[in-house]
Order: sequence, then structure tokens, then C-alpha cells
Amino acid sequence: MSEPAPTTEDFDSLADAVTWAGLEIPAEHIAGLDAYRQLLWQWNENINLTRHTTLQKFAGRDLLDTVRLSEHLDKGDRVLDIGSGGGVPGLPLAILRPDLTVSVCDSVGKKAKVLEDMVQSLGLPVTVYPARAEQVLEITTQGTLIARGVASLKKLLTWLEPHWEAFDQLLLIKGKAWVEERGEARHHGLLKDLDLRRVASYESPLVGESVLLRITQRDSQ
Ligand SMILES: C[S@@+](CC[C@H](N)C(=O)[O-])C[C@H]1O[C@@H](n2cnc3c(N)ncnc32)[C@H](O)[C@@H]1O
Repeated sequence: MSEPAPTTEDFDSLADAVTWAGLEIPAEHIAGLDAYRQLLWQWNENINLTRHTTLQKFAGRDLLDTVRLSEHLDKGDRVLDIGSGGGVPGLPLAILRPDLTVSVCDSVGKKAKVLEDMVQSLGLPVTVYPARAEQVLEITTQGTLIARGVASLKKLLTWLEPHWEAFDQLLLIKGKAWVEERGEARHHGLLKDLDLRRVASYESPLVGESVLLRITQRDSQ
């Protein structure tokens, strides 16, 4: 019989939770990630930003997703996290990858204000846009758009359809339902000019399989 997953009480520190999640994060980044985590949980008492309020979930979900995503971003890329909410994956990514130019946006003003406060407190070189992704793409250009938990593929591709000239690729963190979402997007003709690849698939000890989808314009290959 397999061992039950350990509970939060098993971890006294973020470093222990990171090791449990099977992640190799350089020691120099752990303090910054933990500072972000503390701010997020403090804000979460007043405004609903995350349900991942244990070290186990922070490491086994938020950091795991961010680290796997990070492995598919080129050095020096310009990255926009769309629908950043409490900051995942954009803020931990900015901590782990100082070579990237990271921006985050959220369409809910209150959430964008919290993101701005966290960025200031942590001294991160991150631009926060209190706006919908579509609006940000009218005034900026990006290398990679990243997103987790924002909307179905159909919705995302509909929003982004008029804006492909403003970015090179879309990297999405998705769960098992990605296959049905791809079917729905295809059915609506949203993938006809796009190339969608599953570039990674990884197991979270807490939620099972997650995938990273890379979507590009077909003629940009
Ligand atoms: C479920 S939360 C996910 C937050 C975070 N990415 C995470 O994984 O923890 C989705 C967020 O996307 C934001 N959102 C939805 N549509 C958006 C859009 N078109 N542009 C920017 N933000 C959007 C919502 O306000 C919400 O904060």
C-alpha cells in the first residue's frame, strides 16, 4: 500500500516542503519565495486570492507549476502573466528567473492593487497592469504570455485572437481537462491557424497530472 501524503504539519520550513515536492530550487531563492508566500497569505485574510494556504500546497502546486513553466522560457524573454490573481505564476517566476522581464495583469482592480503592493514590498522589477490581458496587448508587445487557472482554452483563444501580433507564444498550465478544452476550441475553429503542442507533462503529488501547452501562430514556426 502506498504511503499517505504527508500533512502540512510535516513541514517546518518552505525548504522542507520544496524538497518534498521534488524541486531543486537554489537556496538563494528560497527566502524571496517565502517572503512572497507570507505576503500572499497575509493579503488572503482580507481578499480571496488563493486556497493554497499550506506550505505543502504552496510548494507542491504553486512552485511546482512555476518551476516547470520556467524550464520552457528562453533567457531574457519578455513574459506577461495574464490573470495573475495572487501572483502565480508571475511573481515566483520573477524571483526564480531574474533574467526575464516579467509583467503581470489582472482585470480586477483590487487584485491588481495587491499585486502592486507585493511587488513593491519584495522589490521585484515587475510591471503590474490593472487591466484585462487584451488591453495590455494593445499597448505592449511580449515574448510569451503565461497563464494558470484563468479560463478555458476556448475563452482564452477568443480573447487573444485579435492580438497575436503583440506576442510570440502562449504557454498554459492546464490539468487533465485540456484534451476536452482542445476539442472545444477546435470545434469553434479557434485552432485553425495555430499550432498547439503539449511540451511537458508532470505529476503533482497533490493533484495528479498537469500539462504545459505551447501555442504559436502556424506561420511563425
Ligand atoms: C482563478 S484566478 C487564477 C489566479 C492565478 N493565475 C493562479 O493560478 O493562482 C483567475 C484570475 O484571472 C483574472 N482574469 C480573468 N480574465 C482576465 C483577463 N481577460 N485579463 C486579465 N485577468 C483576467 C481574474 O480576475 C482572476 O483574478
